[in-house]
Parts: sequence; C-alpha cells; structure tokens
Amino acid sequence: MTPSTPGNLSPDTSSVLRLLLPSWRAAPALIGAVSAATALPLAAPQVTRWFVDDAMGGASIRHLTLIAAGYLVLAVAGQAARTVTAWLAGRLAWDGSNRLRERLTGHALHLDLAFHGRHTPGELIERVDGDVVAVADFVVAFLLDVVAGVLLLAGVVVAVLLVDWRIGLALLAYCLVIGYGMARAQRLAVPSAARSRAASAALFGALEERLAGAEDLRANGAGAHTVRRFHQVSAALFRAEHRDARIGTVLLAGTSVAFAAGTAIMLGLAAWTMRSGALTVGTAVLLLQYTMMVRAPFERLIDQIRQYQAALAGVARIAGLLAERPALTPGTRPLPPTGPLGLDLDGVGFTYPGDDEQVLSGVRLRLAPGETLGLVGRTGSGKTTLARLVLRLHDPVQGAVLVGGVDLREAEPHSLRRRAGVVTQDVQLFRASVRDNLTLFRPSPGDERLMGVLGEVGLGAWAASLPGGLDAELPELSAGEAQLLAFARVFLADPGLVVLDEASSRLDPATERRAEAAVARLLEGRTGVIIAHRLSSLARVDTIAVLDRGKIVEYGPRAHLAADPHSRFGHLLDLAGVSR
Ligand SMILES: Nc1ncnc2c1ncn2[C@@H]1O[C@H](COP(=O)(O)OP(=O)(O)OP(=O)(O)O)[C@@H](O)[C@H]1O
Repeated sequence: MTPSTPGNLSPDTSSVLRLLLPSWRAAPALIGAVSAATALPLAAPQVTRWFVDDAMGGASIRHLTLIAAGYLVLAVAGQAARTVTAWLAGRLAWDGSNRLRERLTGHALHLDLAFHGRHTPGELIERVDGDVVAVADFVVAFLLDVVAGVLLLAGVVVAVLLVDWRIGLALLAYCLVIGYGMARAQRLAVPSAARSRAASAALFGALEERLAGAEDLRANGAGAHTVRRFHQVSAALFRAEHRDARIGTVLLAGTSVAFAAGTAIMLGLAAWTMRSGALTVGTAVLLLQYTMMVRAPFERLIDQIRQYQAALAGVARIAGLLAERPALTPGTRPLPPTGPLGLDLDGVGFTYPGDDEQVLSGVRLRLAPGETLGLVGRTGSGKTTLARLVLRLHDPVQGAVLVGGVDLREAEPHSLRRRAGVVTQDVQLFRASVRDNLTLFRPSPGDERLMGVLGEVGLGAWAASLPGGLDAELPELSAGEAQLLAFARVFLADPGLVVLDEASSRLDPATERRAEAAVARLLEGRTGVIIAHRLSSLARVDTIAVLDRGKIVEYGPRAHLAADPHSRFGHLLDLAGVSR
C-alpha cells in the first residue's frame, strides 16, 4: 500500500466514513451537549461586564456577590457540558472504531495469499490499529474542537457585533485573515503527516517480521546486523516525525504572534471607543474577554488541521485496504457434499504473481476418489506450490485443477474449504482454548465429538488429563502434539480430500509413528496428497509422482515404481535407505 494523500481518495472513502458515523439516535444528546458547551462560555463576559459596570456605579457587596456566584455557576455548567460532550464523543468514536476494526480484520482475512505476500502482518496491524485510532481520535476532536470551536467563534463575532458593529467587523475581518492563513498553512502539514504514518507502518512491518524470525536470526548470529538495519527504519520514522513536529511548532508559534497582535488591536479599538464616550469600562472588559476567547478555539482548530491530515491519510489508506479485492473470483458450483473427492490436474502451469519463473508446467495427474498420492521431489521443485493450487490459494496460469469433478475456478469457496483439508509442518496455534484451537473459532460441535477426534489422532489421554478440559487455555505443545492437533482439526472438518505437506518431517521417530497411525486413520475413505521428504512416510500411498523443476518426471503406482530397478523413485528409496 503506498501512502495516499488526501488528494487521491478512493471511492471507498465514503464507506469508511459511514462506518464511523454515529447512529442518528445519538444525535440529539450530542447536539444538546455541544450547544450547551458553546453557549455557556459565551454568557460569561456579559456577566463580567455587568459586574464591572455595577461595581463602578457603586452597587452593594451583596449584589456584586450574587453576580460573582452567577459567574461561578456558569463556569461550572460550561465545564460540565464540555465533559458530557467529551464523554459522548469518546463513546461514539469507540463504537465507530470498533466497527471499522472488525470490518478491516474480516476483510484482510478474506484476501488471498497474493495480497498477504505483498503486505506484512505488521503493516496490516498499523492499518487496523494506528490508522483506525487516528481516524477515531479525529472524530472525537472534530466534535469537541472543530464543531464546538466554529460555533464559539461565530457566537463571539455575533456578540461583539451586537456591542459595537465597527469593532465586531474588525474582529470578523481579523478572524477571516487568521482562518485563511491557517487554511494555507495546512497544506504544509499534509505530506509530512502522510510520510510519518507511512514510516510508522514500515517500522511496524519490520519489527513484526524480525520478531517472528527471532529464532532463525539468533541461531544464525544475525541479531546485531538486524538491529542495525532496524535502526535505519527507526531513524527514518524519527526524521519523518521530527519534520512533522517542526512544522506543527512553526504553525503554533505563528498563531501565538498573530493572537498577541489581535489582542493589541482590540485593546486599541476599545480605548479609542471609550474615549469617544461610546463604551463603558465594563463593555471594554467584555470586548477584551471575547477577543481572548477567540484564541483557544483557533489553537485547537490548528491542532485539528494536523490531526485531520493524519485522519484523512488514514481514511485513504483504510479505504485502499477495503478496496483490495481477492484476485481469485469465487465460483458458485458446490463440490460433492460427502464422500472422497477425485483430483485432476489438467496440464497445469503456474508462475507466482510478479515473478517470471515458471514454477509448474504441464502437470497432469489423476487421482480417483479415495486414492492417495505421494509427491516427491527436490527442494524448490514445486511440491508446495502444487498443494496451494489444489487448495485454490492461487489459480493456475495454464490448465485447470478439478476437485470432485469441479474446476476450482468455478467452485463455491465455502464448499471447497469444507471439503478440502490441509496440514503443513508449520502448525498455527492460537492463544485460546483447546476447543477454539480445534474448531478454529467456529461454533463448537459438542464435547463428545471433539474428544472423539482427539482420541482418533492419539491425543485422547492428553485431552482427558487437561485440568480445565476443552475450555482450558491450550498449554505449550511439542511439535508432535501440535501436528496431531492439526490432524484433529482436519478430522473434525471431515473433508473428502486431504493434503499433508511435509506434515511429519520435524517429528522424532516415536511421535512420527503416532502421527503415521493418525494419518492412516485420516486417509481412510478420503483422497490424499502426501508431500514428503521422508520417503518412509509414503509406504502406504497408492501412487507416486516425482516432480523435478516444476514438471512431473515420473508417475505411476507406488508398487510398480518401487519394484522397477531403473525408476527414479526406486533410486530415491535406495538413497534414503528405505526398503523398496
Ligand atoms: N510465494 C512465492 N512467491 C514467489 N515464488 C515462490 C513463492 N513460493 C515459492 N516460490 C518459488 O517457487 C518454486 C517452488 O517452490 P515450492 O515451495 O513449491 O517448492 P517445494 O518443492 O515445495 O520445496 P520444499 O521441498 O523446499 O518445500 C521455488 O523456486 C520457490 O522459490
């Protein structure tokens, strides 16, 4: 995702804003609170004028005390109104940002591998968290500072116009000049805010990737080099933030000077009018107070302009993420709902997006329902890629993959996910209950069924010994136990086609035997594709395909190939010391 500037908002921007907008039911309370927070401070200078003029006219202490008490009530009520507005705005922003987070998370999870290959999880976290927070913060600030600030400014100008139209006009002209100057200055802040958010996304991306790879980095002694590179990314963020802050400081200093000048002008005007006898001292104090009241909303507005830029850049990036569409268009044909599924690869060729290298070419395979295939080949020969095509994580660029007789391009995605299961050597475990780790957060089918599948894969005793049962948080698992848990997940889904990608390559011999038993049960009555470097795990498959640089160079019944003294598979068995 390239950083977007407010100038190139995508059409999805309106859908982002719609998700953030509060419901209409909240509007009356919010309008009431904002109006009170604006009107009450406006009344304060009127009370001061009253006090000063009456004091100069020789009013009693009791009378003056009552006016002072009234002033206090106004101040407390004004603060209360601001507090209620802040609370309401905060709640609405939280509601909106939670809606937006959910939507973004769901959307990102639905995008396919090609997208996730281009964007690191850290970058997406920055989108779902950093950008959403920037946008939500702005919604609160907009209600509190922008709407309330503009209303207050308008109120001040009207109040001063009512006192003396000439001074009122001067104040209006002054506000317009300040407003125009700030609108011009905002352009300075736009690119720097966008750059600093992009640098922050890069930092999160780098951090997430390095932490995920901590084991490998440490094992290879690359820690110090990684930190040095990380320093460069941090330095880029520092430069971007520093520049952004510098622009903010300059803008703020500029406004301070402009306000001091404004107050001086107003004092001069009030003194001139007083000398001509048109104003009382109390009214002069009132004018001064109103003039000083202009400063706070303007300062908050200038701050908001900067937040507005960050929010707008955030909205643009969020909209960009929401506009991402899966590269694979979903079909509508459901796969056969029960029983083992046949698999056909019909002249399949594949190249990864953005890559020229042909990873698979002219691959033809046919697996009858219930048959099992062992896929072997050197590292990089394309085995995992082939498995990805069978699960439709990518579409082939030539030929077609058919599962249960349905071309995967036409297959209905939910039925494919339900009917085809996969276990890879990297089992993803979640910090969640055993139940959630088994069902992957789907509605649970009931303890009996869950205990049943755990028993099938040889984890029955382990599950029975868990103190909190299936609802206990998943304890630390060994690689073998994790693998068995992954088999249990597939059992639970009861698919008609199972792909096992190097599923037992990291296990010790004892655990491997348990895993093999689980695999044998898993493949009963199902079609299976087993990708293995360890040829011993292919003892029971029906057919073998040998891949070499993306092409099938040998294909046939396992027994025939093993018995053939000239076959590649036989040669590989000999090399691995596995009996034919
Ligand atoms: N996401 C990807 N983007 C671009 N190229 C890729 C991607 N994944 C794999 N490749 C390339 O495709 C080729 C085949 O890789 P693949 O992982 O399918 O081989 P493999 O036979 O499963 O290897 P191994 O036995 O090491 O797992 C390799 O050249 C690899 O660099």
